[in-house]
Amino acid sequence: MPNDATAQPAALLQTRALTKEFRGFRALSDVSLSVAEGTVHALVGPRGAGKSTVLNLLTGFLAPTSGRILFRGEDIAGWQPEQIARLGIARPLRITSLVDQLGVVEHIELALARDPRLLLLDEPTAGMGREDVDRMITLVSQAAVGRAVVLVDHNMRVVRSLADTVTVLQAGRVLAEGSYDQVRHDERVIAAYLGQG
Ligand SMILES: Nc1ncnc2c1ncn2[C@@H]1O[C@H](COP(=O)(O)OP(=O)(O)OP(=O)(O)O)[C@@H](O)[C@H]1O
Repeated sequence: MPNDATAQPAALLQTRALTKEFRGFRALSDVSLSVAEGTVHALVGPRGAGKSTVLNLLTGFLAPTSGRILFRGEDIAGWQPEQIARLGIARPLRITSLVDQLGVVEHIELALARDPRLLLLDEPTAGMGREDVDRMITLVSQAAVGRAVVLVDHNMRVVRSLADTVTVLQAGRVLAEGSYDQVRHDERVIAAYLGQG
């Protein structure tokens, strides 16, 4: 197919019908995501929606019950965490140190992978004050350049500032996907959050 100016950037990571059951309980059902290089892809949703389960499947900490995880086109579903880390999928353990003077890349080199291509950030701004949140937003946007970031964060200011794409999960399923402005006006999304009380 010929390239044109409207072509989507290449997907670094895709999941296809990703499903995870815990002793018969379906925590995740048929979740298909596409994360393009150079972008921040946020996963949001009410408590128990399955966000952490997605991250745990992407790192290999959990194995999927079914479905595929394609990283640069290679199916890595069920791979061991060390193999996945060697591919350049990094989930920094101490997110707060991202804010330190070391900077994102050096910190991640210390933690995990020499040349991380995909960063998985699980609530990087949890417990932070406004100034540190602002610094984190800057660092994450810098870190996404030439890589990709999957971000879980309950702070909607962070999601709005950073996310190129937002996927809303509810009860293990994709409820909505689009830009922040698209999903925030989606009636199903509003209802899902209201239902949380
Ligand atoms: N190891 C496990 N064994 C059994 N059930 C689990 C396990 N891990 C997660 N679950 C269940 O799977 C569902 C999704 O959980 P998950 O932690 O992925 O949600 P989440 O969206 O990250 O929630 P939160 O915003 O509260 O962190 C929940 O119902 C949770 O209780």
